[in-house]
Amino acid sequence: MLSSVTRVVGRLLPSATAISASRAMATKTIPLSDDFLFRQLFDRESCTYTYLLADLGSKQAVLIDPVLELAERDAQLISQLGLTLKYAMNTHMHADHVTGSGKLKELLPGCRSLISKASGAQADVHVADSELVEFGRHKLECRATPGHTNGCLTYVCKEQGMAFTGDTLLIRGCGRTDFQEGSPTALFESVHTKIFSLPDEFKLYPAHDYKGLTETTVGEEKKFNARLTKPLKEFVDIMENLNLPYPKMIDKAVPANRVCGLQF
Ligand SMILES: N[C@@H](CCC(=O)N[C@@H](CSS)C(=O)NCC(=O)O)C(=O)O
Repeated sequence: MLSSVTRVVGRLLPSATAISASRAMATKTIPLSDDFLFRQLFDRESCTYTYLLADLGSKQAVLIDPVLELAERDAQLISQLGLTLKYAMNTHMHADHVTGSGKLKELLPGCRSLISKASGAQADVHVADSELVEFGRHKLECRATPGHTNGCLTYVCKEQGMAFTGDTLLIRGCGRTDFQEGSPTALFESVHTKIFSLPDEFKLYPAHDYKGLTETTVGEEKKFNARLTKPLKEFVDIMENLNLPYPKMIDKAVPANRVCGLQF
C-alpha cells in the first residue's frame, strides 16, 4: 500500500513541478565569482546607474558611466575598498548628464577615461566592437550597439553572466532615438543581434531607470520588453512617436562629454 501511494506521489510531483516551471520566468542565476566585486550606484538627479566592478585579487577596478556630481562619492568608495581605478569608462556620449570620467582622473591619478572610438569623444582609451577591457583577471567584451547614439557600447562580462547596456536597452524599454544620430532600425538590430543573443539567464544592467527597477535578464526582456518584443515596423512607429521632451542638461552635457567631462 505504502509503495503504491509513493508511486502515485512520485508520478504527480514531477508533473506539478513541470507545470509551475513552465508558467514561471526562469530564475536560474549565474553566481558571481568570489574574487569579483560588483556595486550598483545611483544618481537621484539624472536616474543614472554607475557600476563599480573589481578584481579582488589584483584590486584593479573599473567604473561604468560615472556622473560628474558624484565623482567624489565614487572616488571615496574606491579608496575605502582599497581598490585602484583603472578605467572611468562610458557606454556612450551621454546627453542628460556630464560624465564623471574627467573629474575621476583628477581625484584618482592613474585612472584613464575610456569610450568607444565611434562616439567621436576624446578619451585616453578608445575601444571598438569585440575588443576586451581587462581589469586584473576579469574582462569586459565590448559589443557595438548603435541606435541611441552611433557610439553606444554594451559591455559584457561573460564569466559573471552580466552585461551593461547603457541606454541601448532599458528595463522594459530602450533608449530614445530622436537625437545624436539616433536610429530606431539600428537600435532594434543591435538589441536583437548583440544583447538578445546572450543566454536568457544573463543579467542586464542599464544606465538609467526611471521607475526604481534595478536589473533585468535577457529572458525577461525577450518576453516583457514593451518595445523590443514588437516587429521592426511597429517598433519604429513606437520610437517615432515617443514625443519625449529633450533632456534638460543636453546643451551642457553633450559638449562636456565630447571631451570626457573635462569641460565644465
Ligand atoms: N527627463 C530626463 C531625460 C529622460 C530621457 O530622455 N532619457 C533618455 C536617456 S538619457 S539621454 C531615454 O532614452 N529615455 C527613453 C525613455 O523611454 O524614457 C532629463 O531631462 O534629463
